[in-house]
Amino acid sequence: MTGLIDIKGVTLAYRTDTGPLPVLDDLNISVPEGGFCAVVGPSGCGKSTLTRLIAGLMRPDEGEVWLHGARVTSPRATVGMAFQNPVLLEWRTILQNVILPLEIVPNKQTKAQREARARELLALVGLEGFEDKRPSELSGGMRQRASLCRALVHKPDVLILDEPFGALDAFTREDLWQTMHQLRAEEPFTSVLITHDLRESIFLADEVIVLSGRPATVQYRMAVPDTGPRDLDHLYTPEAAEMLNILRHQIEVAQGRAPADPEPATATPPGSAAQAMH
Ligand SMILES: Nc1ncnc2c1ncn2[C@@H]1O[C@H](COP(=O)(O)OP(=O)(O)OP(=O)(O)O)[C@@H](O)[C@H]1O
Repeated sequence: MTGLIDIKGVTLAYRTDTGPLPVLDDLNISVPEGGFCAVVGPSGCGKSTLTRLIAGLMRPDEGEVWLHGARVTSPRATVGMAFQNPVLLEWRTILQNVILPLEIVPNKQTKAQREARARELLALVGLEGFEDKRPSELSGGMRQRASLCRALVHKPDVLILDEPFGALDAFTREDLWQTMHQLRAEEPFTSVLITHDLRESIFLADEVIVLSGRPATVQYRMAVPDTGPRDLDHLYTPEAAEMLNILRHQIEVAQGRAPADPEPATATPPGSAAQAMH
C-alpha cells in the first residue's frame, strides 16, 4: 500500500561506546493521506527514533522513508512537530511563538497574513485573548495548545506528535484530545502520534500500531474505523474496554511479560467495538 507516509523496511542501530545498539528492525508502516496513526510500545523501543526518521532528522541504516511520494533524506518543512515539553520562547509572545515557523520556512506571506493565520489557529484551540501573553503566563495545557498551533501554522502535510499530552493532568489531557479532533476537522493533516496512553491512542487514531521490544518491529496493528465525531463517553463502553484489553495484552507481549499469540499480527477489533467508538 502507498501512503502519504511510507516507512519501508527501516532498520537502524545507534553507534554507542559499547558497540551498535539495534533500535529498529525492518519496520514497515504506511499512513494514508489524512490518516492518524498512533504508535505504542515498551519504553525505549524506538518510538521517538521513528519520529526523527519521519522528520528527516536522521537517516535509516537500511530501508526508506517516503513522504508524499518523495524519499526523505533531509529535514522537511512539510512536517510539523509537537513534543511533551512545548519549548516556547519566553522572550516572544504567544502569537510570536506560533508565527515562528512562518519566519523560518520560506513563504510569500506578509506580516499581516502570518499574524492572521496564527490568530485563527489560536482562536480555534481556545486561546483567543492570550496572543500577547508570555509562555510563563499560561498553564501547561494552554502552552501545549500554543505548541500545537505552532506545529500547524505553516500547514504541514504531516504532524508528528511525540507524547504531547504526557505531562498534563487527566482532565486537561482529555480536553486536548477533543481539541485535536477539532483541529483535524479544520486543518487536514496526516499524523503520527507517539503515546504511552492506550485510551488516547484509540480516541485519536484510525490505526494503533504496537511496536515490539527493541529492536522494534511492528508486532500488532489495530484498525479503529472512523465513522464520525468521537465522544469521550465512548471510552467507557464495554467495546472500548475490549479494545484496550487487546492493546494492553499486546504491550505485555512486547515487554516479554506475556507469551506471544499464535494469531496474525494484524487485527480489526470486534465490529461492535470499533463502531461504539464513534
Ligand atoms: N542518540 C542516541 N545515541 C545512542 N542511543 C540512543 C540515542 N537516542 C536514543 N537512544 C537509545 O535508543 C533506544 C530507543 O530510544 P527512543 O527514544 O527512540 O525510545 P522510545 O521508545 O521513544 O522511549 P520512551 O518510550 O522511553 O520515550 C533507547 O534505548 C535509547 O537509550
